[in-house]
Amino acid sequence: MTYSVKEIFLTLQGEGGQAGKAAVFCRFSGCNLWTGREQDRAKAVCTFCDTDFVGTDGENGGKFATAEALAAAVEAQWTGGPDDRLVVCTGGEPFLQLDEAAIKALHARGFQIAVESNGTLAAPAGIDWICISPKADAPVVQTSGQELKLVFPQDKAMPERFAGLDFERFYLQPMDGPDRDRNTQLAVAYCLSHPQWRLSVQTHKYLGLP
Ligand SMILES: C[S@@+](CC[C@H](N)C(=O)[O-])C[C@H]1O[C@@H](n2cnc3c(N)ncnc32)[C@H](O)[C@@H]1O
Ligand SMILES: Nc1nc2[nH]cc(C(=O)O)c2c(=O)[nH]1
Ligand code: SF4
Ligand SMILES: [Mg+2]
Repeated sequence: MTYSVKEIFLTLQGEGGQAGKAAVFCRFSGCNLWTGREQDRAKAVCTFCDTDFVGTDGENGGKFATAEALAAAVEAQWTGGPDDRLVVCTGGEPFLQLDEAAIKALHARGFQIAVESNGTLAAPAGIDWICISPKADAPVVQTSGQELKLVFPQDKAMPERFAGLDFERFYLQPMDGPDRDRNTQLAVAYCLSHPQWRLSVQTHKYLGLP
């Protein structure tokens, strides 16, 4: 299959339980909860997205005809050695495109594979680190993984709704936008009184990293 990728870049994972870890980010184009066009945002299922995932025109983006070509483009960004390799597959919605062939090709090049997904599609087998970030108006199909990372606050998606799912860790990530500081304080307060939940700060945004 052909993979449409917005951008591929090396940075530190900024969020969640692997924050601070060097990783190649592979941002797949397209999402099932928003077209990515500003004129469609208000009527989208997911309205608060902080990301441009439209097209293939970003850094090292493009259409990759094979899983091998995609894995080679990911590996080309890695500046470390053969150990501790990590790729974070995100988007857009990575489960629209990430398949067994891509997983096999990335593993063959020594990468541990993490994903950032909205949870509306089932994960293919073989992923090493599944992060699911539910959206209020979208049913969660992928109900297990390493971390559940809820953007907070969302009307109709209170943490209680997800606290019983089969994840190793539970994070609240303050919704970025005009109310980020207030949302951060609300998330801190919730974590203090509900210690199952940890705060996930988007550290890359404070550090000026991509
Ligand atoms: C851009 S999404 C791509 C992956 C997938 N579509 C998803 O939603 O999980 C990557 C991460 O950023 C989070 N995110 C998106 N917009 C955000 C915002 N305005 N504030 C905080 N986190 C946000 C998502 O919830 C998700 O955890
Ligand atoms: N540094 C960095 N960490 C991230 N963690 C999740 C991200 C995403 O957009 O999926 C992201 C991102 O865009 N940049
Ligand atoms: S589901 Fe993820 S990529 Fe899609 S619009 Fe929402 S935050 Fe953005
Ligand atoms: Mg991001």
